[in-house]
Amino acid sequence: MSSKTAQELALPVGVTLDRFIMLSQSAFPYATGELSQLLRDIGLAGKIINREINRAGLVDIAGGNGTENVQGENQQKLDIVANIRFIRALKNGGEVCAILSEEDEDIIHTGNDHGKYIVAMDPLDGSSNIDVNVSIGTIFSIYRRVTPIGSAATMEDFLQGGRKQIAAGYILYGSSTMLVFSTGDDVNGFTLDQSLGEFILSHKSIYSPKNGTIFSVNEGNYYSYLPAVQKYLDDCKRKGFSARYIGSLVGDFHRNLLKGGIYLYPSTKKDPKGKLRLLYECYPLAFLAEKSGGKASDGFGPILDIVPTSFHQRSPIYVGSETMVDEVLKP
Ligand SMILES: O=P(O)(O)OC[C@H]1O[C@](O)(COP(=O)(O)O)[C@@H](O)[C@@H]1O
Ligand SMILES: [Mg+2]
Ligand SMILES: [Mg+2]
Repeated sequence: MSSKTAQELALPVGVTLDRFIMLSQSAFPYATGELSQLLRDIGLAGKIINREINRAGLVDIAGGNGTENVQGENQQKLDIVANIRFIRALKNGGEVCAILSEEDEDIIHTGNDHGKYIVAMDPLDGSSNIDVNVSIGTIFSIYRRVTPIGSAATMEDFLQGGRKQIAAGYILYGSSTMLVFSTGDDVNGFTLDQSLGEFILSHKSIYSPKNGTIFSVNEGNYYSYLPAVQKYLDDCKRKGFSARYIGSLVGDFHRNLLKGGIYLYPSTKKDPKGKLRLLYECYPLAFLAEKSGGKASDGFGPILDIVPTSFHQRSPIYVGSETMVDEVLKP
């Protein structure tokens, strides 16, 4: 959308998401407004899911749903609710022709075949934390479709590769609710003012510290990590770094983005290809990491350079402050 950063556009902290989108778009003469509308639709979906999460314990949407998703994971009721709400908001918005979701095996065609965009999403990230009131999130990745407008989207649209993302972001449902995204330039964060029901620019042009002293990893898997990863973790401890891991990728990523740090989900004996999903977890966060001065690797090269082959493929991931990612990759 905009070829200018929030800084260059002199967009003040405190501006609403709507106004931010409008002003950013005005800096790009050829913008036609569809991506702007799509970002608004995502903001709306975020508010709706935020409301559902806040009252989950009061109404019967806490706990397991008794169903499994394509990954063989037990779906939580809120996984389903978030999935339905997000799909509905994108359908009603009219800009998205198709969606790929962690909770559905195949492409969801929205019926908006004239929509220019496709979205890959993790409707509810950090499912193991849903019922225990720990931060959870939603992750999204946006592409321009490559198949003809008016036709049904196909696999080709979703397997374009991470560098073809035109926007990506997440919504963090934590002590406050935040929407953080980039449309290719800088990364900006908006905090939901619950009383106004508005996302307000609170974190402008976020830049990830080059180095950090926080490492986020499931230490419970320590003995099933490769020796090089074990050595890296031992070094972090010898250096007195802080171990911080809440088990919600969005929450761990967000902390490290602001404070400096690294999140690792390496391959394990149980998940030799890694646990996290390339299209709707690794790619979008790698996009944000790179746009904010950080790095994201699968241990062999940049996450964004991985050529995708299937919708729900997994990848090891090392993401965060540049120096820390370089350190873990050192031979
Ligand atoms: O329990 P583990 O193995 O440490 O895995 C935790 C990781 O898995 C996830 O929960 C996977 O995401 P979902 O909750 O969307 O399936 C991440 O948010 C988190 O970082
Ligand atoms: Mg997830
Ligand atoms: Mg999920």
